[in-house]
Amino acid sequence: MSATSRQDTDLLPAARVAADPADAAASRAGLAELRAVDITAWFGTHKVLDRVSLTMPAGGITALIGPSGCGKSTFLRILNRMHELVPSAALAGEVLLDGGDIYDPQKRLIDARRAIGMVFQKPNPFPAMSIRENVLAGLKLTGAKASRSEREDLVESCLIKGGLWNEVKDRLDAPGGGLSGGQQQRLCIARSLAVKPRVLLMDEPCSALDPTSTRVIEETMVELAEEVTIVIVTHNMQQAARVSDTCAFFLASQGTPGVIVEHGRTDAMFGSPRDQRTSDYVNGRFG
Ligand SMILES: Nc1ncnc2c1ncn2[C@@H]1O[C@H](COP(=O)(O)OP(=O)(O)OP(=O)(O)O)[C@@H](O)[C@H]1O
Repeated sequence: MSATSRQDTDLLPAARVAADPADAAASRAGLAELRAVDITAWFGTHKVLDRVSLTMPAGGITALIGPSGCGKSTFLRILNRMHELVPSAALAGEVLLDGGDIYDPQKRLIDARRAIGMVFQKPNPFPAMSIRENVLAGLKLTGAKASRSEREDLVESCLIKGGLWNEVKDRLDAPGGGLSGGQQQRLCIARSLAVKPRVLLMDEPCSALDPTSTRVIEETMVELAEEVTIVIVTHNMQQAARVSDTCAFFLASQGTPGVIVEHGRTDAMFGSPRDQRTSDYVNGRFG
Protein backbone atom coordinates (compact mmCIF):
# COMPACT_ATOMS: atom_id res chain seq x y z
CA MET A 1 0.00 0.00 0.00
CA SER A 2 1.55 3.18 -1.10
CA ALA A 3 1.56 6.69 0.18
CA THR A 4 -1.02 8.69 -1.66
CA SER A 5 -2.80 11.97 -1.26
CA ARG A 6 -1.01 13.78 1.52
CA GLN A 7 -2.40 17.25 1.04
CA ASP A 8 -1.67 20.80 2.00
CA THR A 9 -2.45 21.17 5.66
CA ASP A 10 -2.49 24.95 5.87
CA LEU A 11 -6.23 25.06 5.64
CA LEU A 12 -7.08 22.29 8.03
CA PRO A 13 -10.71 22.42 9.01
CA ALA A 14 -11.65 22.01 12.64
CA ALA A 15 -11.84 18.42 13.81
CA ARG A 16 -15.25 16.84 13.29
CA VAL A 17 -16.73 17.52 16.68
CA ALA A 18 -15.43 19.80 19.40
CA ALA A 19 -17.05 18.05 22.36
CA ASP A 20 -16.09 14.50 23.21
CA PRO A 21 -18.56 12.53 21.08
CA ALA A 22 -17.13 9.17 21.99
CA ASP A 23 -18.39 9.37 25.56
CA ALA A 24 -21.89 10.19 24.44
CA ALA A 25 -21.70 7.59 21.70
CA ALA A 26 -20.55 4.87 24.05
CA SER A 27 -23.83 5.02 25.87
CA ARG A 28 -25.74 4.20 22.69
CA ALA A 29 -26.85 0.60 22.72
CA GLY A 30 -24.98 -1.97 20.70
CA LEU A 31 -21.91 0.07 19.90
CA ALA A 32 -18.63 -1.74 20.34
CA GLU A 33 -15.31 -0.59 21.72
CA LEU A 34 -12.23 -2.08 20.12
CA ARG A 35 -9.05 -2.19 22.17
CA ALA A 36 -5.64 -3.30 20.99
CA VAL A 37 -3.30 -4.24 23.82
CA ASP A 38 0.47 -4.57 23.43
CA ILE A 39 0.38 -5.54 19.78
CA THR A 40 3.74 -6.64 18.39
CA ALA A 41 3.85 -7.88 14.78
CA TRP A 42 6.41 -9.53 12.57
CA PHE A 43 6.82 -10.55 8.95
CA GLY A 44 9.38 -13.35 9.29
CA THR A 45 12.10 -11.89 11.50
CA HIS A 46 11.20 -8.31 10.61
CA LYS A 47 9.41 -6.73 13.57
CA VAL A 48 7.09 -4.06 12.19
CA LEU A 49 5.06 -3.05 15.26
CA ASP A 50 6.26 -2.91 18.86
CA ARG A 51 3.82 -3.12 21.79
CA VAL A 52 1.17 -0.88 20.28
CA SER A 53 -1.89 -0.24 22.45
CA LEU A 54 -4.88 1.78 21.37
CA THR A 55 -8.51 2.10 22.43
CA MET A 56 -10.89 2.82 19.57
CA PRO A 57 -14.01 4.22 21.25
CA ALA A 58 -17.45 2.82 20.60
CA GLY A 59 -19.33 4.79 17.99
CA GLY A 60 -16.36 6.99 17.21
CA ILE A 61 -14.19 7.37 14.13
CA THR A 62 -10.52 6.73 14.88
CA ALA A 63 -7.97 7.79 12.26
CA LEU A 64 -4.58 6.05 12.01
CA ILE A 65 -2.03 8.42 10.49
CA GLY A 66 1.72 8.32 9.89
CA PRO A 67 4.35 8.07 7.16
CA SER A 68 4.49 5.22 4.69
CA GLY A 69 5.76 1.94 6.10
CA CYS A 70 5.16 2.68 9.80
CA GLY A 71 2.72 -0.22 10.16
CA LYS A 72 -0.74 1.39 9.96
CA SER A 73 -2.16 -1.15 7.51
CA THR A 74 -0.57 -4.03 9.37
CA PHE A 75 -2.16 -2.78 12.58
CA LEU A 76 -5.53 -2.41 10.83
CA ARG A 77 -5.33 -5.93 9.41
CA ILE A 78 -4.52 -7.29 12.85
CA LEU A 79 -7.79 -5.80 14.09
CA ASN A 80 -9.82 -8.33 12.12
CA ARG A 81 -7.37 -11.22 11.88
CA MET A 82 -6.30 -10.58 8.29
CA HIS A 83 -2.63 -10.35 9.27
CA GLU A 84 -2.56 -14.10 9.81
CA LEU A 85 -3.34 -14.65 6.10
CA VAL A 86 0.31 -13.81 5.32
CA PRO A 87 2.32 -17.03 5.77
CA SER A 88 5.34 -15.34 7.38
CA ALA A 89 3.24 -13.17 9.69
CA ALA A 90 3.28 -13.47 13.48
CA LEU A 91 1.82 -11.44 16.27
CA ALA A 92 1.65 -10.99 20.02
CA GLY A 93 -0.88 -9.10 22.08
CA GLU A 94 -4.65 -8.93 22.30
CA VAL A 95 -7.48 -7.35 20.35
CA LEU A 96 -10.50 -6.90 22.59
CA LEU A 97 -13.93 -6.41 21.08
CA ASP A 98 -16.11 -5.33 23.97
CA GLY A 99 -13.62 -7.00 26.28
CA GLY A 100 -13.38 -10.37 24.49
CA ASP A 101 -10.12 -11.25 22.70
CA ILE A 102 -10.80 -11.98 19.01
CA TYR A 103 -7.66 -14.16 19.04
CA ASP A 104 -8.98 -16.38 21.81
CA PRO A 105 -8.54 -19.94 20.47
CA GLN A 106 -12.15 -20.64 21.48
CA LYS A 107 -13.36 -17.95 19.08
CA ARG A 108 -14.02 -18.60 15.41
CA LEU A 109 -12.20 -16.63 12.75
CA ILE A 110 -15.41 -16.08 10.80
CA ASP A 111 -17.06 -14.45 13.81
CA ALA A 112 -14.24 -11.94 14.10
CA ARG A 113 -14.44 -11.12 10.40
CA ARG A 114 -18.21 -10.74 10.52
CA ALA A 115 -18.09 -8.47 13.57
CA ILE A 116 -15.19 -6.44 12.22
CA GLY A 117 -15.58 -5.65 8.52
CA MET A 118 -13.02 -4.18 6.15
CA VAL A 119 -13.19 -1.75 3.23
CA PHE A 120 -10.06 -1.64 1.10
CA GLN A 121 -8.11 1.06 -0.69
CA LYS A 122 -9.23 -0.08 -4.13
CA PRO A 123 -12.96 -0.71 -4.55
CA ASN A 124 -13.37 -4.46 -5.02
CA PRO A 125 -16.98 -5.29 -5.88
CA PHE A 126 -17.66 -8.55 -7.69
CA PRO A 127 -17.80 -6.94 -11.15
CA ALA A 128 -20.06 -9.45 -12.90
CA MET A 129 -22.49 -9.74 -10.01
CA SER A 130 -25.46 -7.40 -9.88
CA ILE A 131 -25.58 -4.54 -7.42
CA ARG A 132 -28.13 -6.49 -5.38
CA GLU A 133 -25.99 -9.66 -5.39
CA ASN A 134 -22.95 -7.67 -4.33
CA VAL A 135 -24.74 -6.36 -1.25
CA LEU A 136 -25.92 -9.86 -0.37
CA ALA A 137 -22.60 -11.58 -1.07
CA GLY A 138 -21.46 -11.43 2.54
CA LEU A 139 -24.53 -13.35 3.69
CA LYS A 140 -23.55 -16.27 1.48
CA LEU A 141 -20.05 -16.33 2.90
CA THR A 142 -21.28 -16.33 6.48
CA GLY A 143 -24.12 -18.76 5.77
CA ALA A 144 -26.75 -16.41 7.25
CA LYS A 145 -30.32 -17.26 6.22
CA ALA A 146 -32.83 -14.62 5.11
CA SER A 147 -36.17 -14.69 3.32
CA ARG A 148 -36.63 -12.96 -0.02
CA SER A 149 -38.35 -9.94 1.52
CA GLU A 150 -35.74 -9.74 4.28
CA ARG A 151 -33.05 -9.75 1.61
CA GLU A 152 -34.76 -6.97 -0.33
CA ASP A 153 -35.10 -4.89 2.85
CA LEU A 154 -31.46 -5.52 3.64
CA VAL A 155 -30.34 -4.46 0.17
CA GLU A 156 -32.29 -1.23 0.48
CA SER A 157 -31.18 -0.38 4.00
CA CYS A 158 -27.50 -1.13 3.31
CA LEU A 159 -27.51 0.90 0.11
CA ILE A 160 -29.18 3.78 1.96
CA LYS A 161 -26.56 3.60 4.72
CA GLY A 162 -23.83 3.34 2.10
CA GLY A 163 -25.14 6.55 0.51
CA LEU A 164 -25.83 4.82 -2.83
CA TRP A 165 -29.54 3.96 -2.84
CA ASN A 166 -30.82 6.97 -4.76
CA GLU A 167 -28.31 6.43 -7.53
CA VAL A 168 -28.96 2.71 -8.05
CA LYS A 169 -32.47 1.90 -6.82
CA ASP A 170 -33.76 1.61 -10.41
CA ARG A 171 -30.96 -0.69 -11.57
CA LEU A 172 -30.29 -3.18 -8.82
CA ASP A 173 -29.82 -5.94 -11.41
CA ALA A 174 -27.09 -4.05 -13.27
CA PRO A 175 -23.52 -5.30 -12.77
CA GLY A 176 -21.55 -3.79 -9.89
CA GLY A 177 -18.60 -3.36 -12.23
CA GLY A 178 -20.58 -0.79 -14.24
CA LEU A 179 -20.57 1.77 -11.44
CA SER A 180 -18.10 4.64 -11.10
CA GLY A 181 -15.14 4.21 -8.73
CA GLY A 182 -16.81 6.21 -5.97
CA GLN A 183 -20.07 4.32 -6.40
CA GLN A 184 -18.18 1.01 -6.32
CA GLN A 185 -16.56 2.00 -3.05
CA ARG A 186 -19.96 2.86 -1.57
CA LEU A 187 -21.24 -0.50 -2.85
CA CYS A 188 -18.37 -2.16 -0.99
CA ILE A 189 -19.36 -0.26 2.15
CA ALA A 190 -22.97 -1.43 1.69
CA ARG A 191 -21.72 -5.00 1.21
CA SER A 192 -19.73 -4.78 4.44
CA LEU A 193 -22.78 -3.51 6.30
CA ALA A 194 -25.01 -6.40 5.19
CA VAL A 195 -23.52 -8.75 7.78
CA LYS A 196 -24.14 -6.13 10.48
CA PRO A 197 -20.57 -5.55 11.62
CA ARG A 198 -19.92 -3.81 14.90
CA VAL A 199 -16.68 -2.28 13.65
CA LEU A 200 -15.76 -1.14 10.15
CA LEU A 201 -12.08 -0.90 9.22
CA MET A 202 -11.24 1.31 6.24
CA ASP A 203 -7.80 1.24 4.63
CA GLU A 204 -7.36 4.49 2.69
CA PRO A 205 -10.89 4.13 1.30
CA CYS A 206 -10.76 7.35 -0.72
CA SER A 207 -7.24 7.26 -2.10
CA ALA A 208 -8.43 6.06 -5.52
CA LEU A 209 -11.31 8.53 -5.67
CA ASP A 210 -11.87 12.09 -6.90
CA PRO A 211 -12.61 14.89 -4.39
CA THR A 212 -16.38 14.76 -4.93
CA SER A 213 -16.59 11.01 -4.35
CA THR A 214 -14.28 11.44 -1.37
CA ARG A 215 -16.68 13.96 0.17
CA VAL A 216 -19.62 11.61 -0.32
CA ILE A 217 -17.75 8.74 1.36
CA GLU A 218 -16.73 11.01 4.24
CA GLU A 219 -20.35 12.04 4.77
CA THR A 220 -21.35 8.40 4.65
CA MET A 221 -18.73 7.55 7.28
CA VAL A 222 -19.93 10.23 9.65
CA GLU A 223 -23.50 8.93 9.37
CA LEU A 224 -22.37 5.31 9.78
CA ALA A 225 -20.58 6.14 13.02
CA GLU A 226 -24.03 6.39 14.58
CA GLU A 227 -24.20 2.62 14.50
CA VAL A 228 -20.76 1.18 13.84
CA THR A 229 -17.34 1.95 15.28
CA ILE A 230 -15.00 3.06 12.49
CA VAL A 231 -11.22 2.88 12.18
CA ILE A 232 -9.68 4.50 9.10
CA VAL A 233 -6.13 4.61 7.77
CA THR A 234 -5.56 7.81 5.83
CA HIS A 235 -2.65 9.77 4.40
CA ASN A 236 -4.91 12.74 3.90
CA MET A 237 -4.55 15.00 6.94
CA GLN A 238 -7.55 17.09 5.96
CA GLN A 239 -9.63 13.95 5.83
CA ALA A 240 -8.41 12.82 9.25
CA ALA A 241 -9.30 16.23 10.65
CA ARG A 242 -12.68 16.31 8.93
CA VAL A 243 -14.00 12.90 9.86
CA SER A 244 -12.28 11.52 12.92
CA ASP A 245 -12.98 12.00 16.62
CA THR A 246 -9.73 10.43 17.78
CA CYS A 247 -6.43 10.00 16.05
CA ALA A 248 -3.28 7.90 16.50
CA PHE A 249 0.05 8.93 15.01
CA PHE A 250 2.27 5.98 14.07
CA LEU A 251 5.99 6.29 13.40
CA ALA A 252 8.81 3.87 12.60
CA SER A 253 12.04 5.80 12.73
CA GLN A 254 15.18 4.55 10.99
CA GLY A 255 14.27 0.93 10.57
CA THR A 256 12.82 0.47 14.06
CA PRO A 257 9.36 -1.09 14.43
CA GLY A 258 6.30 1.13 14.30
CA VAL A 259 4.98 2.63 17.54
CA ILE A 260 2.26 5.10 18.40
CA VAL A 261 3.96 8.39 19.20
CA GLU A 262 0.78 10.15 20.26
CA HIS A 263 -2.93 9.57 20.29
CA GLY A 264 -5.94 11.43 21.52
CA ARG A 265 -8.75 13.63 20.38
CA THR A 266 -8.31 14.77 16.81
CA ASP A 267 -8.81 18.45 17.56
CA ALA A 268 -6.02 18.29 20.16
CA MET A 269 -3.72 16.24 17.90
CA PHE A 270 -4.04 18.84 15.17
CA GLY A 271 -4.44 21.96 17.29
CA SER A 272 -1.98 21.40 20.13
CA PRO A 273 0.02 18.18 19.66
CA ARG A 274 2.19 17.23 22.63
CA ASP A 275 5.02 15.69 20.61
CA GLN A 276 7.10 17.74 18.17
CA ARG A 277 7.10 14.83 15.69
CA THR A 278 3.30 14.84 15.64
CA SER A 279 3.31 18.57 15.05
CA ASP A 280 5.81 18.20 12.21
CA TYR A 281 3.80 15.43 10.60
CA VAL A 282 0.33 16.93 10.80
CA ASN A 283 1.72 20.21 9.51
CA GLY A 284 3.28 18.49 6.50
CA ARG A 285 6.92 18.99 7.49
CA PHE A 286 7.72 15.34 6.77
CA GLY A 287 6.05 12.15 5.63
N1 LIG B 1 3.06 -8.98 3.28
C1 LIG B 1 4.18 -8.46 3.79
N2 LIG B 1 5.32 -9.18 3.82
C2 LIG B 1 6.46 -8.65 4.34
N3 LIG B 1 6.55 -7.41 4.83
C3 LIG B 1 5.46 -6.64 4.81
C4 LIG B 1 4.21 -7.13 4.28
N4 LIG B 1 3.30 -6.13 4.40
C5 LIG B 1 3.93 -5.09 4.96
N5 LIG B 1 5.22 -5.39 5.22
C6 LIG B 1 6.21 -4.51 5.84
O1 LIG B 1 5.69 -4.09 7.09
C7 LIG B 1 6.02 -2.72 7.34
C8 LIG B 1 4.74 -1.96 7.61
O2 LIG B 1 3.96 -1.94 6.40
P1 LIG B 1 2.48 -1.36 6.37
O3 LIG B 1 1.93 -1.59 5.00
O4 LIG B 1 1.73 -1.86 7.52
O5 LIG B 1 2.78 0.19 6.60
P2 LIG B 1 1.84 1.44 6.32
O6 LIG B 1 2.12 2.42 7.39
O7 LIG B 1 0.43 0.99 6.18
O8 LIG B 1 2.39 1.95 4.94
P3 LIG B 1 1.59 2.69 3.76
O9 LIG B 1 1.12 3.97 4.35
O10 LIG B 1 2.64 2.89 2.71
O11 LIG B 1 0.48 1.81 3.32
C9 LIG B 1 6.78 -2.24 6.12
O12 LIG B 1 8.17 -2.32 6.42
C10 LIG B 1 6.41 -3.23 5.05
O13 LIG B 1 7.44 -3.37 4.11
